[in-house]
Amino acid sequence: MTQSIGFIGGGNIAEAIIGGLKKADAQFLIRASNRSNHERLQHLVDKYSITASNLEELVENSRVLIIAVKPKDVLGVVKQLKNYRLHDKLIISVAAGVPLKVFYKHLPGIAVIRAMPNTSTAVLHSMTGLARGENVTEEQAEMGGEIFSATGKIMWVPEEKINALTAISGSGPAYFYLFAESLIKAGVHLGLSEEEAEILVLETLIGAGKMIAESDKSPGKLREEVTSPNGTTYAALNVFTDDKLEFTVLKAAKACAQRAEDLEGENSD
Ligand SMILES: NC(=O)C1=CN([C@@H]2O[C@H](COP(=O)(O)OP(=O)(O)OC[C@H]3O[C@@H](n4cnc5c(N)ncnc54)[C@H](OP(=O)(O)O)[C@@H]3O)[C@@H](O)[C@H]2O)C=CC1
Ligand SMILES: O=C(O)[C@@H]1CCC=N1
Repeated sequence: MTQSIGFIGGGNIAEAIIGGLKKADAQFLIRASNRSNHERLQHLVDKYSITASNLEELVENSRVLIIAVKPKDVLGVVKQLKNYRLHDKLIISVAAGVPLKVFYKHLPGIAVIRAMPNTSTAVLHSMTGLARGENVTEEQAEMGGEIFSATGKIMWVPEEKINALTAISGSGPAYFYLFAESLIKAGVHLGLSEEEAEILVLETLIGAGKMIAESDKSPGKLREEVTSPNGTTYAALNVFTDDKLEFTVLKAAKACAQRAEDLEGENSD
């Protein structure tokens, strides 16, 4: 069945989800609205053959409404949505740091799922966390699951875990991109051209990702297989250990989860 989805907000994550849904096997009828950036909306229309709509038309014609605006803008959108009949709609909020209780307060009785996808929805490899709101029916939960299963894998979690999940998979792609950027710089420092370093790093990252996906070995086992005793990898990994990479990663993940919690404090009215 063709599912009608309306995106409120047409920025980075909306584009990643729309791009993925357009590549997926299932049929989706997609509308999008944003605040004021007409060029941006036109880009989405031209690239993905979706329909640009105002909020009224979008709500009327979409069974699922995906709120994809910055956390600070969610309340404004929710207050606008109060003007519409939403009883047969499923709202999915992808905003970090906006708790379900905000929706319960302003849109009582309405079905809301909190989702935390990542930008790899664009290539159908997102890892999306989903927290089910109290008014969501079985059918609506399935519908929400199907949308994000079309663009990768999903994990249902209780809302209390969504900030931890954000710190791992929601923000996670950026950690790997940063590591790739650092390794490219290191390659240049060692005498490779930027182009050479980029090809070497990106292919290595893609290869390591495929090994993790396709072999039945853990990351730890795969690491051991690269590391000869007292060899070259061993020399490099010792530096990561001495410089406490594990501790740095933990500190970063904690900072991310804490920022999500702080946002919840700022966006709870
Ligand atoms: N980027 C990511 O990797 C992820 C982001 N998220 C969450 O998704 C949300 C959006 O992030 P992102 O896409 O990066 O942000 P962007 O800044 O790229 O996009 C925000 C969009 O919201 C629109 N907007 C703002 N106010 C309104 C409004 N009142 N009505 C309609 N549209 C509005 C903006 O329109 P205009 O340009 O016209 O102002 C813009 O299109 C955030 O809450 C974030 O936490 C979740 C997972 C991953
Ligand atoms: O950085 C952010 O706040 C958003 C949420 C998860 C990924 N990006």
